[in-house]
Amino acid sequence: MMRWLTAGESHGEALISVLEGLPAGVELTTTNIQDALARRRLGYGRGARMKFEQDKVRILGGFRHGVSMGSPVAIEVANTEWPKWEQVMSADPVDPETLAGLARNKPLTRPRPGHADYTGMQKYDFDEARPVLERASARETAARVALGAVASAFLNQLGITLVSHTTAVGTVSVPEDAHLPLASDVDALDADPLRCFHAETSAAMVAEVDKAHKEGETLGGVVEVLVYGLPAGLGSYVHWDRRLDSKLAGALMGIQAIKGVEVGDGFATAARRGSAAHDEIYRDEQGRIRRSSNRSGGIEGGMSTGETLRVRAAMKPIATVPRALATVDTTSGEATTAHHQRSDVCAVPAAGVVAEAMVALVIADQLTEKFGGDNMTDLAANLRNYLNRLAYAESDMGQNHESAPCMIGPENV
Ligand SMILES: Cc1cc2nc3c(=O)[nH]c(=O)nc-3n(C[C@H](O)[C@H](O)[C@H](O)COP(=O)(O)O)c2cc1C
Ligand SMILES: C=C(O[C@@H]1CC(C(=O)O)=C[C@@H](OP(=O)(O)O)[C@H]1O)C(=O)O
Repeated sequence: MMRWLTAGESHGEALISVLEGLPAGVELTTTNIQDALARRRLGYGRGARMKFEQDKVRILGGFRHGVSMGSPVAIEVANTEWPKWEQVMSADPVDPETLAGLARNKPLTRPRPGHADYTGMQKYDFDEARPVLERASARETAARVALGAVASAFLNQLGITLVSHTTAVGTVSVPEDAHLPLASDVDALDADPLRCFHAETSAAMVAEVDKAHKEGETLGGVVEVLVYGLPAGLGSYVHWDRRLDSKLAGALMGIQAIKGVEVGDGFATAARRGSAAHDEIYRDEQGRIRRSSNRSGGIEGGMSTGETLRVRAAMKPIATVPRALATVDTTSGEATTAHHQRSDVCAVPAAGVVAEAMVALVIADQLTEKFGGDNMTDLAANLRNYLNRLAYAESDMGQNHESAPCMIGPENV
């Protein structure tokens, strides 16, 4: 079982991520995490902060000489903007006169619609939105992507690969029959302005972002995460909270601004007739049991089927709209417009990278639950044994054997 937590504020000194339950024997370096964070900063439509800020990574625990030790992993992602915010965000008290003279410390009393600002002020008893937005900000997703890089390294070692891509920005979406990217297409995707795998659509998305920017607007969209090489049987049908689809939906909905999740064909399935909604089962020439389509997105009965896992997340448009939305000044009670300094026009490509990280964490957790979480040697052997049993059962079908033998026993290790 894996658990993960993050801490830190958007303009604080650093974000901290902790991952518990990573087996010993996972190979990873600081550069791997740094590369994953660089991917999150990509994407056409991101704001000024992405250009001047860097993510500075330090692995503080859990790894020795590039290999995990089975102990909790701790990662620091430093905010390079910190010097500008040191007094405004200081954990210790700061001289009130100094604070009063800082423009950056001006109380934020014009809460932004679509953000946590106002409800957060009510809930935590603040008279301005700064303490709310500092943690509600999607800056925190950097800490999750750092953890996702660790989970991905673990999965890659077991032959499981992930890729994410943008399928819609505003009203522009990739055609239904467009090819899905493979994990090996990741460099091409990262080189695309919108991390879209369909060149023509990507160009239309760029135009859509430019148009929105010119009109003082913002955009949302849809991202898709694909996982290749998953074994069948992760998750379970026995309880609601053990279902793989429920875990993935929770993890994806937990990303700031995500308002909908689809597994496989998702909402489109609801409009189909039963005969066109499911994936028929057949036996291929090698005697393996397969599905003739993958409308389910590789999950049936809350369990992975062994086909490609496919999940989507819908992101709402960025809430800090330059053409500022109506709000109320919470000091005067007067009608006004929401505060706005800078913001992304569209952060959909970044949300794809974050979604990929969340899916990697959920899959990694489920693998350790099913195959053991102490070390990679045992886990890989358990996985191999399980896959051998499934393969043997399929090859043995129709041969009148009652059950498949254990393939890794004392006699054949
Ligand atoms: C990668 C990423 C970047 C974001 N950048 C911004 C931004 O620059 N400005 C903004 O207003 N919202 C941005 N958001 C969205 C807000 O964080 C989000 O709308 C806000 O937390 C409220 O959404 P919620 O109601 O889903 O929590 C971003 C979200 C993500 C995932
Ligand atoms: C800093 C990041 O994203 C931030 C997410 C965000 C928000 O409201 O969610 C608002 C913006 O921050 P600021 O208000 O300081 O300009 C984004 O830049 C990041 O992704 O690293």
